[in-house]
Amino acid sequence: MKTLSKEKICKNYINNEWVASESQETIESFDPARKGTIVGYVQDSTASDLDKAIQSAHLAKKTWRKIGQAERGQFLYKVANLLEGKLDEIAETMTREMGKTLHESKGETSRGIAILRYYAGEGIRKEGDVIPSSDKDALMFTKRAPLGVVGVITPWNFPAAIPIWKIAPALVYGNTVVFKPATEAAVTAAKIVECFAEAGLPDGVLNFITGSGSVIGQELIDHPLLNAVTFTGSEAVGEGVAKAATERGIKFQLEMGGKNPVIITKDADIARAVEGVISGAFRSTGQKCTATSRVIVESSIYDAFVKKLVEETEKITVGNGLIEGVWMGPCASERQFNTVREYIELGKKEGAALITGGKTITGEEHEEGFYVRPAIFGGVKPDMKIAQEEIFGPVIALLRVNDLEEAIKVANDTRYGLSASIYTSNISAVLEFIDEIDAGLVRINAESAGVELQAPFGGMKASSSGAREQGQAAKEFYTAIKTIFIKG
Ligand SMILES: NC(=O)C1=CN([C@@H]2O[C@H](COP(=O)(O)OP(=O)(O)OC[C@H]3O[C@@H](n4cnc5c(N)ncnc54)[C@H](OP(=O)(O)O)[C@@H]3O)[C@@H](O)[C@H]2O)C=CC1
Ligand SMILES: O=C(O)CCC(=O)C(=O)O
Repeated sequence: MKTLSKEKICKNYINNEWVASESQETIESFDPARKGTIVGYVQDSTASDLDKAIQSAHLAKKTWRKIGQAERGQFLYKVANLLEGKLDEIAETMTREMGKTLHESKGETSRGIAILRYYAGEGIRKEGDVIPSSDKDALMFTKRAPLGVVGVITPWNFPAAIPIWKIAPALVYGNTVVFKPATEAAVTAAKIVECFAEAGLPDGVLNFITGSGSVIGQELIDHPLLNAVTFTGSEAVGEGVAKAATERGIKFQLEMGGKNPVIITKDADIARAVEGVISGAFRSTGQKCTATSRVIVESSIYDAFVKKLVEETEKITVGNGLIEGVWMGPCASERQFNTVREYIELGKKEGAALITGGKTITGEEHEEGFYVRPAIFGGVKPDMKIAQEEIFGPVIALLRVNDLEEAIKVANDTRYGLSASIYTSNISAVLEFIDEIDAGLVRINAESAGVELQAPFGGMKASSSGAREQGQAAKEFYTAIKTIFIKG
């Protein structure tokens, strides 16, 4: 039976109007904690809706560019204030739509506000440099120019932070945007777009369109009026985005998977390492591209570390993220839930030992949700699939090694390179790790997840296209440099 609770029909936002899709069809968004409950409906858009969104962003390009960076920054301050006023409502919607705990949702929404204020501040920061010319009578300088219409395609795991860390810099540097959120978190995304709409952006500057990724997302990346695309999500879709963008010669940015390692050396503070591993692996139900998924432990402390890790993991409370005291919410969807369960079965078949967790939770309040106990596999070999493939769920693979050299070799033995961490008290180990690890985020005595909005974010190898997001790095992606030479 489907229960409709606090349902909302979200429309597309095109050329500053909330409009229904031409299809007259909507898609339901379900609560993963209570699978019969619909959180809201979003538009099942068509290629023609998408075309209108892009045309409107295209028409708005010149006006928005000419408004100037300082005024564009002022709009973002307004959006930040509006979002702050709706923090509780948006956080609750996020928890109901994709399952992370209310505490996590509030933290993420607050982060969105801070990101908006950071990029609002860019409004009055420099947009170029003066460079001495070899001609003493000339003035030479650089000026940043926007790219034009940017397509923003986002996943469901950070429904506020990821859209905002893409849209805010795109806008402040003078681009117009067509935003296509993940269908599984599109009701939350609509609420974020409402804040941009209420801030009074000029017509067509930000357009929001929902619908199937394979239809709307694909049309977006293939549209001839698109000037750049930024994407976070799976590797399979990311490859398609890169291919389409390369064929048309437009700029693209991809953030994809991770299989993030944490190394624990023999002199590490075990209690601290356990705390960091649990938070990195199981917060957000392990559904972060920066989540800890491989823990590589030096042999001499392996048993002591695992004992403490298992003890602490077994204390984790799993349930509906709206309930106070629940530490870990459900998997975000039935599809994620099934993927996690399949990997747990695969791990057992591959010969790893399931030390704790991995079981579906049933009974009473858990009956209706996609709940699984956080799982730890011991005896994992580097070439097993559970040590190589991104699971995107609350599953740790433990690998035992003899020394730091072997630990780094095992850590690098994956196609991914997003985040990596080491717990150690040995400064030489720290220096060695910084130099030798293949990862975009290198963390010492800190969990693998933990992204700061003012610093570059992105990975190596198959994790990313290389163009970093956030902080000042965003400017590199969302602008092109003009070198100007003036002679009187
Ligand atoms: N790096 C990360 O942060 C993330 C990684 N993942 C990984 O990906 C796996 C699958 O998750 P999933 O949500 O399916 O990720 P996807 O890559 O399918 O979805 C990400 C975004 O891309 C859209 N999309 C889907 N197909 C296309 C297409 N052909 N062209 C353009 N856009 C498209 C989706 O729309 P729609 O939602 O409508 O399908 C969504 O907005 C996870 O299990 C995880 O391993 C997932 C999310 C985030
Ligand atoms: O760890 C974070 O805060 C962000 C991670 C991320 O970008 C992702 O999971 O997609």
